[in-house]
Amino acid sequence: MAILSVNAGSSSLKFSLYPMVSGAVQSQILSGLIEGLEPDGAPQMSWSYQGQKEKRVLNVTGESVFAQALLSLRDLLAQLPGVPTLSAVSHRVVHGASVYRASMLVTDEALDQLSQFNSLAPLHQPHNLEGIRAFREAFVGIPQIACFDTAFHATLPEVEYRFALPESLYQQGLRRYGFHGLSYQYVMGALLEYSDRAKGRTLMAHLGNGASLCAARGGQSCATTMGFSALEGLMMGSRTGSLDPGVLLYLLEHGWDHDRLQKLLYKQSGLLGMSGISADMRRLRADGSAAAKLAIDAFTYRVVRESGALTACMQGLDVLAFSGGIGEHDLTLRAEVGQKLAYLGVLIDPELNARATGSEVMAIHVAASAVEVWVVPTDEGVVAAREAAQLIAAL
Ligand SMILES: Nc1ncnc2c1ncn2[C@@H]1O[C@H](COP(=O)(O)OP(=O)(O)O)[C@@H](O)[C@H]1O
Ligand SMILES: CC(=O)OP(=O)(O)O
Ligand SMILES: [Mg+2]
Repeated sequence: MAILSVNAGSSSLKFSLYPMVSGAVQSQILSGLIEGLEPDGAPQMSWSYQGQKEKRVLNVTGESVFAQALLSLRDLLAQLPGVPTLSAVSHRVVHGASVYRASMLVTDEALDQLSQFNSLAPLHQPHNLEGIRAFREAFVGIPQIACFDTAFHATLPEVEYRFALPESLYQQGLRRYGFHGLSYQYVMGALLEYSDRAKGRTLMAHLGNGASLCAARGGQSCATTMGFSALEGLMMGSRTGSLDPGVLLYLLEHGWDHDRLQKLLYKQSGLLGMSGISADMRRLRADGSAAAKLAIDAFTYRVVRESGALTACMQGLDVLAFSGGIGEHDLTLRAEVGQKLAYLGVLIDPELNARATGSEVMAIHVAASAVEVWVVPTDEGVVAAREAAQLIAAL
């Protein structure tokens, strides 16, 4: 038997397959990506199975490209030699709000309730749920499990999760939730395995297309930079991060409507908006223009600034960890953040830093560093698979 983990985004779907032996999740044997599902996109599926990489153009068109693409995935699973039978599909779902604090078997009722959180994460939630609906049709009879990005932050203290808003608005659900929980669960687990000090005050940086920081004490989230939606906190690929709400009032007064503001906040800002070039850190590093440099400097600056804030919440720092596409691969960013956190006792070894390429968990601090610094390649898929394994064992 095996568990398929999926992460459905706006135009792509990432998947990975984990065999199970005696109920325990093993290393993944298949990972892949279906992309180009946006209108006018060029749908294709690429995958790596037992070390072999392949790619297939998907001949899917019309309204239901997503559902059709899933049928291609189902065919692929049937065609590849030695693929175990699926016992569950486990989905990353970005928003569980206050209602869903733990992973769960998806029911019709839950799908309805989860869709009420669509506007809290418009870039993610509708696609996550569309993914679940399509999988339920394409993989009939196989349990579909939802794992929430918000769940890891169920331990946030009230002073952290409450906004300075009237109680009645809090009762309506206006509070901070935190995101990237599957990633933080993975990174925290890895750190606890590798380092005794991770039980203390740990700061995790998930720096990918979306980016956030999480402070954990005793392995539990106690502060995080993302709040009510996936907009708060750090600057991101195309999202603003924290922004003076006065800017929104100003734009509203100047005739901007909801859709235009949403597009600005989620899709036209961040590295892309500031540079006018790209949301991708690799392109900005290669570009070398003043605009690209400013965007990178502002991104780095915000990581440093918020790291200070979260360290203050924990009253000190024992372990710092980098993950996500930028955190795992961009050694210049790690070096600069390290230098600027030297006042906290962070001392990164340049050679170890250069050797950490995101393929394995690695410590990159010098022996004399007061703070341990780690690079942890994150794996949201395996966390979702482990959650599903636990749930189906109890069915
Ligand atoms: N070698 C690299 N150097 C710098 N940045 C990188 C590198 N590889 C990936 N990235 C950054 O990571 C981002 C993707 O991060 P990832 O965590 O994979 O994204 P997602 O949020 O889609 O899961 C890219 O947009 C790019 O900015
Ligand atoms: C919550 C979030 O921002 O997710 P991602 O980084 O996948 O966009
Ligand atoms: Mg991500």
